[in-house]
Amino acid sequence: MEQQKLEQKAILVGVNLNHQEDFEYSMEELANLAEACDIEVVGTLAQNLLKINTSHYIGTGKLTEVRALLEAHEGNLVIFNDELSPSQIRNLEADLDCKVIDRTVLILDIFAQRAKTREAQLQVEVAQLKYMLPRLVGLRESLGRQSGGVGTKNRGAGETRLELDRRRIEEKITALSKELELLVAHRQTQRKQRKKNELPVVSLVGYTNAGKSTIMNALMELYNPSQEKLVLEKDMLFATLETSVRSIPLQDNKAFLLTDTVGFVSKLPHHLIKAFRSTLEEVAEADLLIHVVDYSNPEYERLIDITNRTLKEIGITDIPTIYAYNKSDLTDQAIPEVRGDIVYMAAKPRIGIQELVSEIRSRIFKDYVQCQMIIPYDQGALVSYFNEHANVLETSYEPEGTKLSLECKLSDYGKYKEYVIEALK
Ligand SMILES: Nc1nc2c(ncn2[C@@H]2O[C@H](COP(=O)(O)OP(=O)(O)OP(=O)(O)O)[C@@H](O)[C@H]2O)c(=O)[nH]1
Ligand SMILES: [Mg+2]
Repeated sequence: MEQQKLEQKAILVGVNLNHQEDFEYSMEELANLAEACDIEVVGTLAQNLLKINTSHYIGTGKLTEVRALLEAHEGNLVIFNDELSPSQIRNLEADLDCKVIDRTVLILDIFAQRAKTREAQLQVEVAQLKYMLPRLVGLRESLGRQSGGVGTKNRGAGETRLELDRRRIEEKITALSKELELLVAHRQTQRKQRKKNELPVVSLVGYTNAGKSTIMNALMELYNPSQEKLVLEKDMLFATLETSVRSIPLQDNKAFLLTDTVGFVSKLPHHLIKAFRSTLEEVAEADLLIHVVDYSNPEYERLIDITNRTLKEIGITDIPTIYAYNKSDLTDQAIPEVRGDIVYMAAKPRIGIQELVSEIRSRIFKDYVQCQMIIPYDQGALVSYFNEHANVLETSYEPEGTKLSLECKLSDYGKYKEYVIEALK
């Protein structure tokens, strides 16, 4: 199997439709995706078009060039930069006499290789089957062509077979989706419970391989080392496919939940985004996003755009955001440095972690107030509550009750206003 994979030699083909300015980068990205699938890229072809060629996606002249490149490099695979229609794949494979896949298949393959949890596996499989379903027609026609039959009888047999395959796949999608729903329901319950704790949620988002998981681990190391719950950080595309939530307890009884999740890439397949909706819901409910950027990548601004576009696509538009310009150790930028919403840092050598946390703090603990309260002695439970959930600066015992100088959530301040004797801030 592995042997077979290593022998894949591919020509990449892209169409720059209406002069998209991020076209060059998307081809580079396609090469990285191919590499992540152990495919050797032996040639690249691009074509500027104002309109896609409906039957073959590219023009006839380009098709000849692809054929020549395949021959020259003994290629056995052609990868298109966009999702192809079933008939385009069929026509291309017939004319090039070679396997043709698109960007979507590549991304789905990588996801399938990386999926470790049952939830991620189910999500990827559902997306793969949904991609396959409309493409079964092509399968039937190529079968028909192979057997050389064009008679009604043959076609009838093909159709029955197609219907059977289709039904089988639809049934499988239904069964897998059901299993997935159960898992998702379980996670939603967990999320609701967490919500009850009213801890603010901070989500790491960003382009794949930017260093999200490394930042998560750096924060765990600093604030929650007792829990051996580090996440996988690795130099590869889509190392993380599942959402992990960790509690980050700070010194003054404040805490937040930190979420690490799947990274983005441009043109993430639609089915995949849909299948991963439940995973991304965690991000949608965050109080603050940390947009992690690989600042050592000369194209980092493009990567920011891609992430923002993907966030928009999944309906996330108005969550306050801090930018973590990570991997700054590989640049000339002095670190650590904070400029507005940007923290220049390097998670791997642990530079700028404190600065990042202090930016997080100033945003998620905005609604904290300092005050003094006197809590009657028959309300002992409330004193314990504040000792656990607020930053108690001083405690003394007065005839009327326990006197606390504390910093607490605005909501708690409102709730227990009757005990407040002095609001400081
Ligand atoms: N030089 C340098 N490398 C870093 C830094 N932060 C992370 N890395 C490396 O970058 C690679 C990717 O890091 P991850 O934390 O796995 O990235 P991610 O954003 O979680 O990636 P995905 O889960 O694949 O989306 C790893 O090899 C890290 O060691 C940094 O500040 N400097
Ligand atoms: Mg990761």
